[in-house]
Amino acid sequence: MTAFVLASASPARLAVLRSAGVEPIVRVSGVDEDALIAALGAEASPEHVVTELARAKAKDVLPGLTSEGLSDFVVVGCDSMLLLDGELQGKPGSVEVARSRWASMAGRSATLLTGHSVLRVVNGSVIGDAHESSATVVHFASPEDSDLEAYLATGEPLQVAGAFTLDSLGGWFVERIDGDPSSVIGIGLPLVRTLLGRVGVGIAELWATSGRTA
Ligand SMILES: Nc1nc2c(ncn2[C@H]2C[C@H](O)[C@@H](COP(=O)(O)OP(=O)(O)OP(=O)(O)O)O2)c(=O)[nH]1
Repeated sequence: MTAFVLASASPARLAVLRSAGVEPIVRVSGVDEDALIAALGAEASPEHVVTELARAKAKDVLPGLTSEGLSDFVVVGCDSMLLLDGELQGKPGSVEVARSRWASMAGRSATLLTGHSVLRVVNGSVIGDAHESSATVVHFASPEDSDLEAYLATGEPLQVAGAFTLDSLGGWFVERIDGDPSSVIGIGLPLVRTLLGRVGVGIAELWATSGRTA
């Protein structure tokens, strides 16, 4: 049976996978995202940046897994950033930055890009890999100042790419999206299904390994 390893500290990605019938093994990568972005250079396309970050995360957790004796598994790494006015934005990290992000995006649209990297490992060797990014256009509402300040005060927008969530408090301020909702949250299920297929893994077998009955 093929095991599913999520190379991410993201509780959102874990929740999406669990809701979709997969109980992953979680391993957190130690990738220096800022250093990798700098190394890719200013010419790198936004899609290439998030995909390379995802690939680096998946690759980073490999050595530990093979030493754990796993014989047949897939590793999935992801990276999400918001593309607004041609600039890729990660997590704001502070109320001030999150407030300025909302000043730019309220009432407008932006694209949430999520890079995905899938590695198939059998008996310690990578026998297949597939990488691709997904793009979802997010149409933002214009929150009332009091609501926005209350949202900022919760701390939620500080720790997520683009300073918003679709599936939590931020959902009150998203009018609609064009594209895959799971990709906005952090891991695009239809794209991961396609990438798993490219490395010879069917998604239903992963439900089986997770012991899902209902
Ligand atoms: N719940 C939720 N989380 C979101 C949403 N949009 C973005 N995020 C989260 C998912 C990720 O945890 C985070 C994006 O940051 P990264 O892609 O760098 O992942 P993160 O640093 O969290 O973990 P990782 O680098 O994968 O170990 O923002 C959303 O709509 N809902």
